[in-house]
Amino acid sequence: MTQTQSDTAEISELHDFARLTDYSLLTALSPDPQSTGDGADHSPRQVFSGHYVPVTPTPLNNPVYLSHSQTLFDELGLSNELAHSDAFIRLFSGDMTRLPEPMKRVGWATGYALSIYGTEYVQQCPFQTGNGYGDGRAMSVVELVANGQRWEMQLKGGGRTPYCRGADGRAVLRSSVREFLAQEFMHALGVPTSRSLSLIMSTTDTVERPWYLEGSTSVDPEILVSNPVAITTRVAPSFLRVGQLELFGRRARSHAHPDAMKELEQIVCHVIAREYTNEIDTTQPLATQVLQLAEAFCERLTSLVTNWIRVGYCQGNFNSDNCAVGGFTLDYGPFGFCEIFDPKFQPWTGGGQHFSFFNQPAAAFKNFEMFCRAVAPLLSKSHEDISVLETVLNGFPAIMEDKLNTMWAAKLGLAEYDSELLMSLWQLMARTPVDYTMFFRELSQLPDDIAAISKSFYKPASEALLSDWNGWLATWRKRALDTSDSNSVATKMKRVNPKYTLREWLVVPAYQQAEKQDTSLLSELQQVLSAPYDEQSPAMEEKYCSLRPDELMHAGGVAHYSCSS
Ligand SMILES: Nc1ncnc2c1ncn2[C@@H]1O[C@H](COP(=O)(O)OP(=O)(O)OP(=O)(O)O)[C@@H](O)[C@H]1O
Ligand SMILES: [Mg+2]
Repeated sequence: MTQTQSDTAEISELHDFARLTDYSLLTALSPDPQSTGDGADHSPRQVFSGHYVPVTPTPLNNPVYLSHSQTLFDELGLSNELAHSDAFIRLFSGDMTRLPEPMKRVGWATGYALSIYGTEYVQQCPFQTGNGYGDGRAMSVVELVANGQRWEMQLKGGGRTPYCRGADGRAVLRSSVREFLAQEFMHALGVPTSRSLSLIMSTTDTVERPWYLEGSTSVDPEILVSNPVAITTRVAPSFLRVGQLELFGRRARSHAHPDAMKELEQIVCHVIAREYTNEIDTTQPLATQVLQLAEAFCERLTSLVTNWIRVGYCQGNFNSDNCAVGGFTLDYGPFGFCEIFDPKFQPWTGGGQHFSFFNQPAAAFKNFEMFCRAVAPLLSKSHEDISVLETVLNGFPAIMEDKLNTMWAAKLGLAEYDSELLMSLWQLMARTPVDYTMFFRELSQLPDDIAAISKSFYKPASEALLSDWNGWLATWRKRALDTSDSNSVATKMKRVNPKYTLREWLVVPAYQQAEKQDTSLLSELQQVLSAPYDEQSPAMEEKYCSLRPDELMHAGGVAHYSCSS
Protein backbone atom coordinates (compact mmCIF):
# COMPACT_ATOMS: atom_id res chain seq x y z
CA MET A 1 0.00 0.00 0.00
CA THR A 2 1.23 3.50 -0.73
CA GLN A 3 1.18 6.12 1.99
CA THR A 4 -1.97 7.72 0.54
CA GLN A 5 -3.77 4.37 0.30
CA SER A 6 -2.94 3.51 3.90
CA ASP A 7 -4.00 6.99 5.02
CA THR A 8 -7.32 6.45 3.30
CA ALA A 9 -7.75 3.06 5.02
CA GLU A 10 -6.99 4.73 8.36
CA ILE A 11 -9.55 7.45 7.71
CA SER A 12 -12.30 4.99 6.90
CA GLU A 13 -11.54 2.58 9.77
CA LEU A 14 -11.33 5.36 12.33
CA HIS A 15 -14.27 7.23 10.88
CA ASP A 16 -16.30 6.73 14.07
CA PHE A 17 -13.52 8.05 16.24
CA ALA A 18 -13.01 11.05 14.01
CA ARG A 19 -16.75 11.74 13.99
CA LEU A 20 -16.96 11.72 17.81
CA THR A 21 -13.69 13.54 18.50
CA ASP A 22 -14.09 16.72 20.52
CA TYR A 23 -11.23 18.75 21.97
CA SER A 24 -13.32 21.74 22.95
CA LEU A 25 -12.59 21.49 26.67
CA LEU A 26 -8.90 20.89 26.22
CA THR A 27 -8.55 24.16 24.35
CA ALA A 28 -9.51 26.02 27.55
CA LEU A 29 -6.23 24.86 29.10
CA SER A 30 -2.69 26.04 28.40
CA PRO A 31 0.04 23.83 26.96
CA ASP A 32 3.54 24.07 28.43
CA PRO A 33 4.94 27.25 26.79
CA GLN A 34 8.42 25.66 26.57
CA SER A 35 7.12 22.86 24.42
CA THR A 36 7.68 22.97 20.67
CA GLY A 37 4.34 21.24 20.24
CA ASP A 38 5.60 18.46 17.98
CA GLY A 39 5.41 15.98 20.85
CA ALA A 40 9.00 14.73 20.57
CA ASP A 41 9.49 15.34 24.27
CA HIS A 42 10.65 12.06 25.77
CA SER A 43 13.40 12.94 28.22
CA PRO A 44 13.09 14.01 31.85
CA ARG A 45 12.94 17.78 32.20
CA GLN A 46 11.30 20.37 34.36
CA VAL A 47 7.93 21.70 33.22
CA PHE A 48 7.41 25.01 35.00
CA SER A 49 3.98 26.06 33.82
CA GLY A 50 1.01 25.18 31.63
CA HIS A 51 -1.50 22.41 32.21
CA TYR A 52 -0.20 19.78 29.84
CA VAL A 53 2.71 18.84 27.63
CA PRO A 54 2.09 17.74 24.04
CA VAL A 55 3.79 14.38 23.70
CA THR A 56 3.74 11.57 21.18
CA PRO A 57 3.60 7.98 22.37
CA THR A 58 6.41 5.62 21.47
CA PRO A 59 4.72 2.87 19.44
CA LEU A 60 5.06 -0.77 20.43
CA ASN A 61 6.95 -2.82 17.90
CA ASN A 62 4.93 -5.68 16.43
CA PRO A 63 1.73 -5.03 18.34
CA VAL A 64 -0.97 -7.70 18.63
CA TYR A 65 -4.53 -7.25 19.78
CA LEU A 66 -5.30 -9.23 22.94
CA SER A 67 -8.64 -7.92 24.08
CA HIS A 68 -11.13 -5.08 24.26
CA SER A 69 -14.14 -4.32 26.40
CA GLN A 70 -17.30 -5.13 24.50
CA THR A 71 -19.33 -3.50 27.25
CA LEU A 72 -17.55 -0.21 26.77
CA PHE A 73 -17.59 -0.47 22.98
CA ASP A 74 -21.38 -0.88 23.18
CA GLU A 75 -21.67 2.19 25.39
CA LEU A 76 -19.57 4.19 22.96
CA GLY A 77 -21.55 2.91 19.99
CA LEU A 78 -18.44 1.43 18.38
CA SER A 79 -18.51 -1.82 16.44
CA ASN A 80 -16.55 -4.75 17.84
CA GLU A 81 -14.86 -5.28 14.45
CA LEU A 82 -13.17 -1.93 14.88
CA ALA A 83 -11.09 -3.33 17.76
CA HIS A 84 -9.47 -5.79 15.34
CA SER A 85 -8.76 -3.27 12.59
CA ASP A 86 -5.21 -2.24 11.72
CA ALA A 87 -5.99 1.40 12.36
CA PHE A 88 -7.33 0.75 15.85
CA ILE A 89 -4.40 -1.48 16.80
CA ARG A 90 -1.98 1.08 15.44
CA LEU A 91 -3.48 3.96 17.42
CA PHE A 92 -3.83 2.06 20.69
CA SER A 93 -0.36 0.61 20.45
CA GLY A 94 0.94 4.16 20.33
CA ASP A 95 1.23 5.13 16.67
CA MET A 96 -0.60 8.39 16.10
CA THR A 97 1.16 9.32 12.89
CA ARG A 98 -1.66 8.62 10.46
CA LEU A 99 -4.73 9.78 12.31
CA PRO A 100 -7.45 11.41 10.23
CA GLU A 101 -8.70 14.94 10.86
CA PRO A 102 -9.90 16.30 13.23
CA MET A 103 -7.94 13.87 15.43
CA LYS A 104 -4.64 15.30 16.62
CA ARG A 105 -1.46 13.43 15.86
CA VAL A 106 0.10 14.40 19.19
CA GLY A 107 -1.11 13.27 22.62
CA TRP A 108 -0.71 14.97 25.97
CA ALA A 109 0.68 14.22 29.41
CA THR A 110 0.05 16.18 32.58
CA GLY A 111 2.15 17.13 35.55
CA TYR A 112 0.92 16.52 39.06
CA ALA A 113 2.10 16.86 42.62
CA LEU A 114 2.33 14.12 45.21
CA SER A 115 1.18 14.01 48.80
CA ILE A 116 1.50 10.82 50.78
CA TYR A 117 -1.07 10.48 53.53
CA GLY A 118 -1.39 14.22 53.95
CA THR A 119 2.26 15.26 53.61
CA GLU A 120 3.48 17.19 50.58
CA TYR A 121 6.48 15.73 48.76
CA VAL A 122 8.81 16.88 45.99
CA GLN A 123 11.51 14.28 46.65
CA GLN A 124 10.09 11.88 44.05
CA CYS A 125 10.79 14.49 41.39
CA PRO A 126 14.31 14.01 39.96
CA PHE A 127 14.89 17.77 40.18
CA GLN A 128 13.60 17.94 43.78
CA THR A 129 11.28 20.76 42.73
CA GLY A 130 8.07 18.93 41.80
CA ASN A 131 8.34 20.23 38.22
CA GLY A 132 9.40 16.85 36.84
CA TYR A 133 6.64 14.68 38.33
CA GLY A 134 3.45 13.61 36.54
CA ASP A 135 2.30 11.19 33.85
CA GLY A 136 5.56 9.34 33.36
CA ARG A 137 4.16 6.65 31.11
CA ALA A 138 0.52 7.63 30.64
CA MET A 139 -0.58 9.92 27.84
CA SER A 140 -3.96 10.79 26.46
CA VAL A 141 -4.46 10.35 22.74
CA VAL A 142 -8.02 11.31 21.95
CA GLU A 143 -11.09 12.81 23.50
CA LEU A 144 -14.59 12.14 22.28
CA VAL A 145 -18.20 12.67 23.11
CA ALA A 146 -20.45 9.63 22.59
CA ASN A 147 -24.12 9.53 23.53
CA GLY A 148 -23.74 12.72 25.51
CA GLN A 149 -20.85 11.37 27.58
CA ARG A 150 -17.34 12.77 27.34
CA TRP A 151 -14.44 10.30 27.36
CA GLU A 152 -10.72 10.89 27.43
CA MET A 153 -8.67 7.95 26.18
CA GLN A 154 -5.30 7.40 27.75
CA LEU A 155 -2.54 4.93 26.96
CA LYS A 156 -0.85 3.46 30.00
CA GLY A 157 2.66 2.36 29.19
CA GLY A 158 2.76 4.45 26.02
CA GLY A 159 6.41 5.43 26.40
CA ARG A 160 8.46 8.14 28.03
CA THR A 161 7.30 11.68 28.76
CA PRO A 162 9.12 14.62 30.37
CA TYR A 163 7.82 13.19 33.67
CA CYS A 164 9.28 9.70 33.20
CA ARG A 165 12.05 10.34 35.75
CA GLY A 166 14.48 8.32 33.68
CA ALA A 167 12.32 5.18 33.69
CA ASP A 168 11.28 3.26 30.58
CA GLY A 169 7.75 4.62 30.17
CA ARG A 170 6.43 1.09 29.73
CA ALA A 171 3.99 -1.22 31.46
CA VAL A 172 4.41 -4.98 31.41
CA LEU A 173 1.73 -7.39 30.26
CA ARG A 174 1.10 -8.62 33.81
CA SER A 175 0.17 -5.21 35.20
CA SER A 176 -1.73 -4.31 32.03
CA VAL A 177 -3.90 -7.45 32.22
CA ARG A 178 -4.60 -6.73 35.89
CA GLU A 179 -5.67 -3.15 35.21
CA PHE A 180 -7.63 -4.13 32.10
CA LEU A 181 -9.67 -6.75 33.99
CA ALA A 182 -10.07 -4.83 37.23
CA GLN A 183 -11.46 -1.66 35.66
CA GLU A 184 -14.32 -3.45 33.92
CA PHE A 185 -14.92 -5.65 36.96
CA MET A 186 -15.24 -2.57 39.16
CA HIS A 187 -17.69 -1.09 36.68
CA ALA A 188 -19.74 -4.30 36.77
CA LEU A 189 -19.75 -4.09 40.56
CA GLY A 190 -21.36 -0.65 40.21
CA VAL A 191 -18.35 1.21 41.60
CA PRO A 192 -17.21 4.36 39.76
CA THR A 193 -13.97 3.71 37.90
CA SER A 194 -11.82 4.47 34.91
CA ARG A 195 -12.74 1.97 32.21
CA SER A 196 -10.85 -0.33 29.85
CA LEU A 197 -10.92 0.15 26.12
CA SER A 198 -8.26 -2.21 24.83
CA LEU A 199 -5.25 -4.34 25.62
CA ILE A 200 -2.45 -4.62 23.10
CA MET A 201 0.88 -6.40 23.52
CA SER A 202 4.17 -6.29 21.69
CA THR A 203 5.39 -9.67 20.48
CA THR A 204 8.98 -8.49 20.51
CA ASP A 205 9.54 -5.64 23.02
CA THR A 206 10.34 -6.58 26.59
CA VAL A 207 11.39 -4.76 29.76
CA GLU A 208 12.70 -6.06 33.05
CA ARG A 209 10.94 -5.82 36.38
CA PRO A 210 11.83 -7.17 39.82
CA TRP A 211 9.80 -10.30 40.48
CA TYR A 212 9.63 -13.55 42.41
CA LEU A 213 11.10 -16.98 41.81
CA GLU A 214 8.56 -19.72 41.07
CA GLY A 215 6.99 -20.88 44.33
CA SER A 216 8.71 -18.20 46.42
CA THR A 217 7.13 -16.82 49.58
CA SER A 218 9.64 -14.02 49.88
CA VAL A 219 8.25 -10.54 50.58
CA ASP A 220 10.88 -8.89 48.42
CA PRO A 221 11.41 -9.96 44.82
CA GLU A 222 14.51 -12.02 44.18
CA ILE A 223 15.11 -11.63 40.47
CA LEU A 224 14.69 -9.35 37.49
CA VAL A 225 12.27 -10.89 35.02
CA SER A 226 11.94 -9.93 31.41
CA ASN A 227 8.31 -9.25 30.51
CA PRO A 228 6.51 -8.43 27.28
CA VAL A 229 5.47 -4.81 27.04
CA ALA A 230 1.80 -3.94 26.65
CA ILE A 231 -0.47 -0.93 26.49
CA THR A 232 -3.85 -0.85 28.06
CA THR A 233 -6.01 2.10 27.09
CA ARG A 234 -8.18 3.42 29.85
CA VAL A 235 -10.99 5.88 29.48
CA ALA A 236 -12.70 8.28 31.87
CA PRO A 237 -14.40 11.67 31.73
CA SER A 238 -11.01 13.01 32.83
CA PHE A 239 -7.84 11.81 34.50
CA LEU A 240 -7.64 14.82 36.81
CA ARG A 241 -6.15 13.88 40.16
CA VAL A 242 -6.08 15.61 43.52
CA GLY A 243 -2.31 15.75 42.98
CA GLN A 244 -2.88 17.73 39.81
CA LEU A 245 -4.87 20.40 41.63
CA GLU A 246 -2.16 20.38 44.25
CA LEU A 247 0.52 21.15 41.67
CA PHE A 248 -1.33 24.33 40.67
CA GLY A 249 -2.37 25.09 44.25
CA ARG A 250 1.24 24.88 45.43
CA ARG A 251 2.40 27.12 42.57
CA ALA A 252 -0.34 29.67 43.33
CA ARG A 253 0.53 29.64 47.03
CA SER A 254 4.25 30.22 46.38
CA HIS A 255 3.70 32.66 43.47
CA ALA A 256 5.87 30.35 41.38
CA HIS A 257 5.20 32.37 38.22
CA PRO A 258 2.99 35.33 37.22
CA ASP A 259 0.20 33.13 35.83
CA ALA A 260 0.13 30.65 38.71
CA MET A 261 -3.18 31.82 40.16
CA LYS A 262 -4.79 31.97 36.73
CA GLU A 263 -3.64 28.41 35.96
CA LEU A 264 -5.16 27.20 39.23
CA GLU A 265 -8.41 28.90 38.36
CA GLN A 266 -8.40 27.35 34.89
CA ILE A 267 -7.76 23.83 36.14
CA VAL A 268 -10.51 24.08 38.75
CA CYS A 269 -12.99 25.34 36.13
CA HIS A 270 -11.82 22.46 33.95
CA VAL A 271 -12.54 19.93 36.73
CA ILE A 272 -16.04 21.35 37.03
CA ALA A 273 -16.65 21.27 33.28
CA ARG A 274 -15.39 17.71 32.98
CA GLU A 275 -16.72 16.09 36.10
CA TYR A 276 -19.31 18.20 37.88
CA THR A 277 -21.49 20.01 35.33
CA ASN A 278 -24.66 18.63 36.87
CA GLU A 279 -23.82 19.55 40.44
CA ILE A 280 -22.33 23.01 40.07
CA ASP A 281 -23.89 26.25 38.97
CA THR A 282 -21.25 27.86 36.78
CA THR A 283 -23.06 31.21 36.70
CA GLN A 284 -22.10 31.69 40.37
CA PRO A 285 -18.89 33.46 41.40
CA LEU A 286 -15.82 31.20 41.32
CA ALA A 287 -15.53 31.04 45.13
CA THR A 288 -19.09 29.70 45.37
CA GLN A 289 -18.33 27.12 42.69
CA VAL A 290 -15.21 26.03 44.56
CA LEU A 291 -17.23 25.47 47.73
CA GLN A 292 -19.88 23.53 45.81
CA LEU A 293 -17.10 21.49 44.24
CA ALA A 294 -15.68 20.64 47.67
CA GLU A 295 -19.06 19.44 48.85
CA ALA A 296 -19.69 17.42 45.71
CA PHE A 297 -16.24 15.82 45.81
CA CYS A 298 -16.66 14.99 49.49
CA GLU A 299 -19.91 13.26 48.61
CA ARG A 300 -18.34 11.23 45.79
CA LEU A 301 -15.14 10.33 47.62
CA THR A 302 -16.93 9.08 50.72
CA SER A 303 -19.28 7.00 48.54
CA LEU A 304 -16.37 5.61 46.58
CA VAL A 305 -14.42 4.44 49.61
CA THR A 306 -17.58 2.98 51.12
CA ASN A 307 -18.04 0.97 47.95
CA TRP A 308 -14.42 -0.16 48.05
CA ILE A 309 -14.93 -1.61 51.48
CA ARG A 310 -18.21 -3.16 50.46
CA VAL A 311 -16.59 -5.09 47.60
CA GLY A 312 -13.30 -5.84 49.37
CA TYR A 313 -11.08 -3.55 47.30
CA CYS A 314 -7.83 -2.16 48.61
CA GLN A 315 -6.21 0.62 46.54
CA GLY A 316 -2.87 -0.05 48.22
CA ASN A 317 -1.28 3.30 47.31
CA PHE A 318 -3.95 5.92 47.89
CA ASN A 319 -1.65 8.90 47.49
CA SER A 320 -3.13 12.17 46.27
CA ASP A 321 -1.78 11.42 42.79
CA ASN A 322 -3.83 8.24 42.64
CA CYS A 323 -7.00 9.95 43.83
CA ALA A 324 -9.23 11.08 40.94
CA VAL A 325 -11.00 14.40 41.53
CA GLY A 326 -13.98 12.91 39.71
CA GLY A 327 -14.35 10.53 42.67
CA PHE A 328 -13.75 7.27 40.80
CA THR A 329 -11.20 4.47 41.17
CA LEU A 330 -7.92 5.17 39.37
CA ASP A 331 -4.56 3.42 39.02
CA TYR A 332 -4.99 -0.31 39.35
CA GLY A 333 -1.35 -1.09 40.06
CA PRO A 334 -0.85 -1.78 43.75
CA PHE A 335 -4.43 -2.94 44.26
CA GLY A 336 -5.93 -6.18 45.45
CA PHE A 337 -9.28 -7.63 46.38
CA CYS A 338 -9.40 -9.01 49.89
CA GLU A 339 -9.83 -12.79 49.99
CA ILE A 340 -9.19 -13.73 53.63
CA PHE A 341 -10.91 -11.01 55.62
CA ASP A 342 -8.30 -8.80 57.25
CA PRO A 343 -8.83 -5.12 58.09
CA LYS A 344 -5.07 -4.66 57.60
CA PHE A 345 -5.05 -6.29 54.15
CA GLN A 346 -2.44 -4.55 51.98
CA PRO A 347 -1.24 -6.55 48.98
CA TRP A 348 1.41 -4.06 47.88
CA THR A 349 4.54 -4.43 49.96
CA GLY A 350 5.56 -0.82 49.24
CA GLY A 351 2.26 0.61 50.42
CA GLY A 352 2.36 0.60 54.21
CA GLN A 353 -0.43 0.07 56.72
CA HIS A 354 -1.83 3.57 56.26
CA PHE A 355 -3.15 2.47 52.88
CA SER A 356 -4.51 -0.87 54.09
CA PHE A 357 -8.09 -2.09 53.58
CA PHE A 358 -9.91 -0.55 56.55
CA ASN A 359 -7.66 2.49 56.68
CA GLN A 360 -8.92 3.73 53.30
CA PRO A 361 -11.49 6.12 54.82
CA ALA A 362 -8.67 7.79 56.78
CA ALA A 363 -6.44 7.88 53.69
CA ALA A 364 -9.31 9.40 51.68
CA PHE A 365 -9.74 12.09 54.32
CA LYS A 366 -6.04 12.97 53.98
CA ASN A 367 -6.47 13.27 50.21
CA PHE A 368 -9.56 15.41 50.71
CA GLU A 369 -7.59 17.66 53.03
CA MET A 370 -4.96 18.09 50.30
CA PHE A 371 -7.71 18.88 47.81
CA CYS A 372 -9.03 21.62 50.12
CA ARG A 373 -5.55 23.01 50.60
CA ALA A 374 -5.06 23.08 46.82
CA VAL A 375 -8.22 25.05 46.04
CA ALA A 376 -8.03 27.35 49.09
CA PRO A 377 -5.99 30.06 47.31
CA LEU A 378 -9.06 30.73 45.16
CA LEU A 379 -10.94 31.71 48.31
CA SER A 380 -8.25 33.70 50.02
CA LYS A 381 -10.02 37.03 49.77
CA SER A 382 -12.93 36.04 51.98
CA HIS A 383 -12.67 34.73 55.53
CA GLU A 384 -16.24 33.58 55.34
CA ASP A 385 -15.45 31.34 52.39
CA ILE A 386 -12.44 29.85 54.16
CA SER A 387 -14.58 28.95 57.12
CA VAL A 388 -17.18 27.29 54.86
CA LEU A 389 -14.40 25.20 53.31
CA GLU A 390 -13.18 24.25 56.78
CA THR A 391 -16.69 23.17 57.70
CA VAL A 392 -16.87 20.97 54.60
CA LEU A 393 -13.47 19.48 55.43
CA ASN A 394 -14.33 18.88 59.07
CA GLY A 395 -17.62 17.29 58.05
CA PHE A 396 -15.87 14.59 55.98
CA PRO A 397 -15.34 11.99 58.75
CA ALA A 398 -18.98 12.10 59.87
CA ILE A 399 -20.28 11.72 56.30
CA MET A 400 -17.83 8.87 55.79
CA GLU A 401 -18.92 7.12 58.95
CA ASP A 402 -22.56 7.52 58.13
CA LYS A 403 -22.11 5.97 54.70
CA LEU A 404 -20.03 3.12 56.07
CA ASN A 405 -22.70 2.35 58.65
CA THR A 406 -25.42 2.34 56.00
CA MET A 407 -23.26 0.07 53.84
CA TRP A 408 -22.65 -2.42 56.68
CA ALA A 409 -26.35 -2.49 57.41
CA ALA A 410 -27.03 -3.29 53.74
CA LYS A 411 -24.32 -5.95 53.61
CA LEU A 412 -25.97 -7.60 56.59
CA GLY A 413 -29.49 -7.15 55.23
CA LEU A 414 -30.52 -4.97 58.18
CA ALA A 415 -32.92 -2.08 58.06
CA GLU A 416 -30.66 -0.18 60.46
CA TYR A 417 -27.00 -0.19 61.38
CA ASP A 418 -26.29 -2.35 64.42
CA SER A 419 -22.85 -1.69 65.81
CA GLU A 420 -22.90 -4.47 68.39
CA LEU A 421 -23.81 -7.08 65.83
CA LEU A 422 -21.11 -5.89 63.44
CA MET A 423 -18.40 -5.76 66.10
CA SER A 424 -19.20 -9.29 67.24
CA LEU A 425 -19.07 -10.45 63.62
CA TRP A 426 -15.64 -8.84 63.11
CA GLN A 427 -14.41 -10.58 66.25
CA LEU A 428 -15.54 -13.93 64.89
CA MET A 429 -13.98 -13.14 61.54
CA ALA A 430 -10.73 -12.38 63.34
CA ARG A 431 -10.85 -15.79 65.03
CA THR A 432 -11.81 -17.71 61.88
CA PRO A 433 -9.94 -16.96 58.65
CA VAL A 434 -12.86 -16.37 56.33
CA ASP A 435 -13.24 -15.48 52.66
CA TYR A 436 -14.75 -11.99 52.62
CA THR A 437 -16.70 -12.37 49.37
CA MET A 438 -17.89 -15.92 49.90
CA PHE A 439 -18.90 -15.28 53.48
CA PHE A 440 -21.26 -12.39 52.74
CA ARG A 441 -22.66 -14.11 49.69
CA GLU A 442 -23.44 -17.28 51.65
CA LEU A 443 -24.93 -15.17 54.40
CA SER A 444 -27.23 -13.68 51.75
CA GLN A 445 -28.92 -17.11 51.54
CA LEU A 446 -30.04 -16.56 55.15
CA PRO A 447 -28.88 -19.95 56.41
CA ASP A 448 -30.00 -21.04 59.85
CA ASP A 449 -26.91 -23.12 60.50
CA ILE A 450 -23.33 -21.93 60.25
CA ALA A 451 -22.37 -25.16 58.46
CA ALA A 452 -23.83 -23.63 55.29
CA ILE A 453 -21.36 -20.77 55.55
CA SER A 454 -18.33 -22.74 56.64
CA LYS A 455 -17.30 -23.31 53.03
CA SER A 456 -16.02 -19.75 53.23
CA PHE A 457 -13.74 -20.72 56.15
CA TYR A 458 -10.07 -21.21 55.39
CA LYS A 459 -9.64 -23.49 58.41
CA PRO A 460 -12.10 -25.75 60.20
CA ALA A 461 -13.45 -24.04 63.31
CA SER A 462 -13.47 -25.73 66.73
CA GLU A 463 -16.75 -26.83 68.31
CA ALA A 464 -16.61 -23.86 70.69
CA LEU A 465 -16.04 -21.43 67.84
CA LEU A 466 -18.83 -22.97 65.78
CA SER A 467 -21.14 -22.56 68.70
CA ASP A 468 -20.20 -18.84 68.95
CA TRP A 469 -20.83 -18.53 65.23
CA ASN A 470 -24.24 -20.19 65.55
CA GLY A 471 -25.10 -17.84 68.41
CA TRP A 472 -24.21 -14.85 66.29
CA LEU A 473 -26.12 -16.23 63.31
CA ALA A 474 -29.29 -16.71 65.32
CA THR A 475 -29.19 -13.13 66.65
CA TRP A 476 -28.42 -11.78 63.20
CA ARG A 477 -31.23 -13.74 61.50
CA LYS A 478 -33.73 -12.46 64.01
CA ARG A 479 -32.70 -8.85 63.41
CA ALA A 480 -32.57 -9.22 59.63
CA LEU A 481 -36.00 -10.82 59.51
CA ASP A 482 -37.49 -8.39 62.03
CA THR A 483 -39.12 -6.18 59.47
CA SER A 484 -38.85 -8.09 56.20
CA ASP A 485 -39.48 -11.53 54.78
CA SER A 486 -36.57 -13.77 53.91
CA ASN A 487 -36.99 -13.50 50.14
CA SER A 488 -36.75 -9.76 50.04
CA VAL A 489 -33.84 -9.69 52.52
CA ALA A 490 -31.95 -12.27 50.43
CA THR A 491 -32.64 -10.42 47.18
CA LYS A 492 -31.41 -7.13 48.61
CA MET A 493 -28.32 -8.71 50.15
CA LYS A 494 -27.34 -10.36 46.88
CA ARG A 495 -27.40 -6.97 45.22
CA VAL A 496 -24.69 -5.64 47.52
CA ASN A 497 -22.72 -8.82 48.18
CA PRO A 498 -21.10 -10.01 44.94
CA LYS A 499 -20.63 -13.69 44.30
CA TYR A 500 -17.49 -13.30 42.21
CA THR A 501 -14.37 -11.34 42.92
CA LEU A 502 -11.06 -10.83 41.21
CA ARG A 503 -8.76 -13.40 42.78
CA GLU A 504 -5.12 -12.78 41.98
CA TRP A 505 -4.25 -16.50 41.76
CA LEU A 506 -6.84 -16.83 38.99
CA VAL A 507 -5.49 -13.81 37.14
CA VAL A 508 -1.89 -15.10 37.13
CA PRO A 509 -2.56 -18.00 34.71
CA ALA A 510 -4.53 -15.61 32.48
CA TYR A 511 -1.63 -13.21 32.01
CA GLN A 512 0.85 -16.07 31.72
CA GLN A 513 -1.25 -17.58 28.96
CA ALA A 514 -1.78 -14.21 27.26
CA GLU A 515 1.99 -13.89 26.96
CA LYS A 516 1.76 -16.77 24.48
CA GLN A 517 -1.06 -14.96 22.69
CA ASP A 518 -3.62 -17.38 24.08
CA THR A 519 -6.42 -15.28 25.50
CA SER A 520 -8.90 -17.99 26.45
CA LEU A 521 -8.50 -17.56 30.22
CA LEU A 522 -8.49 -13.79 29.86
CA SER A 523 -11.79 -13.92 27.95
CA GLU A 524 -13.28 -16.32 30.46
CA LEU A 525 -12.34 -14.01 33.35
CA GLN A 526 -13.76 -11.03 31.48
CA GLN A 527 -16.98 -12.96 31.08
CA VAL A 528 -17.25 -14.11 34.69
CA LEU A 529 -16.35 -10.73 36.10
CA SER A 530 -18.86 -8.91 33.91
CA ALA A 531 -21.73 -10.26 36.05
CA PRO A 532 -20.34 -10.52 39.58
CA TYR A 533 -23.71 -10.52 41.34
CA ASP A 534 -25.22 -13.26 39.16
CA GLU A 535 -25.42 -16.95 39.82
CA GLN A 536 -23.43 -18.35 36.91
CA SER A 537 -23.02 -21.88 35.60
CA PRO A 538 -21.88 -24.62 38.03
CA ALA A 539 -18.64 -24.92 36.06
CA MET A 540 -17.90 -21.21 36.48
CA GLU A 541 -18.83 -21.38 40.13
CA GLU A 542 -16.50 -24.27 40.79
CA LYS A 543 -13.62 -22.58 39.04
CA TYR A 544 -13.99 -18.94 40.04
CA CYS A 545 -15.84 -18.99 43.32
CA SER A 546 -13.37 -20.85 45.42
CA LEU A 547 -10.88 -20.38 48.23
CA ARG A 548 -7.28 -19.56 47.49
CA PRO A 549 -5.32 -22.86 47.51
CA ASP A 550 -3.04 -23.45 50.49
CA GLU A 551 0.14 -23.54 48.46
CA LEU A 552 -0.54 -20.00 47.18
CA MET A 553 -1.41 -18.58 50.56
CA HIS A 554 1.90 -16.73 50.92
CA ALA A 555 3.17 -16.87 47.36
CA GLY A 556 5.08 -13.84 46.08
CA GLY A 557 3.27 -12.28 43.12
CA VAL A 558 -0.07 -13.69 44.34
CA ALA A 559 -0.54 -12.96 48.05
CA HIS A 560 1.59 -9.85 47.79
CA TYR A 561 3.74 -8.06 45.25
CA SER A 562 6.40 -5.43 45.39
CA CYS A 563 6.20 -4.21 41.82
CA SER A 564 2.96 -2.93 40.40
CA SER A 565 4.21 -1.58 37.10
N1 LIG B 1 7.88 2.55 33.89
C1 LIG B 1 7.64 3.83 34.13
N2 LIG B 1 8.15 4.79 33.34
C2 LIG B 1 7.92 6.08 33.57
N3 LIG B 1 7.19 6.55 34.58
C3 LIG B 1 6.65 5.65 35.42
C4 LIG B 1 6.84 4.24 35.23
N4 LIG B 1 6.19 3.61 36.23
C5 LIG B 1 5.60 4.56 36.98
N5 LIG B 1 5.88 5.78 36.50
C6 LIG B 1 5.44 7.07 37.05
O1 LIG B 1 5.70 7.05 38.44
C7 LIG B 1 4.65 7.67 39.16
C8 LIG B 1 4.15 6.77 40.27
O2 LIG B 1 3.73 5.55 39.74
P1 LIG B 1 2.33 4.86 40.03
O3 LIG B 1 2.64 3.42 40.12
O4 LIG B 1 1.53 5.55 41.04
O5 LIG B 1 1.53 5.22 38.72
P2 LIG B 1 1.21 4.41 37.46
O6 LIG B 1 0.77 3.06 37.85
O7 LIG B 1 2.26 4.48 36.43
O8 LIG B 1 0.11 5.22 36.83
P3 LIG B 1 -1.27 5.89 37.03
O9 LIG B 1 -1.32 6.58 38.36
O10 LIG B 1 -1.21 6.82 35.87
O11 LIG B 1 -2.26 4.80 36.88
C9 LIG B 1 3.59 8.04 38.17
O12 LIG B 1 3.70 9.40 37.93
C10 LIG B 1 3.94 7.24 36.94
O13 LIG B 1 3.59 7.90 35.75
MG1 LIG C 1 -0.22 6.30 39.96
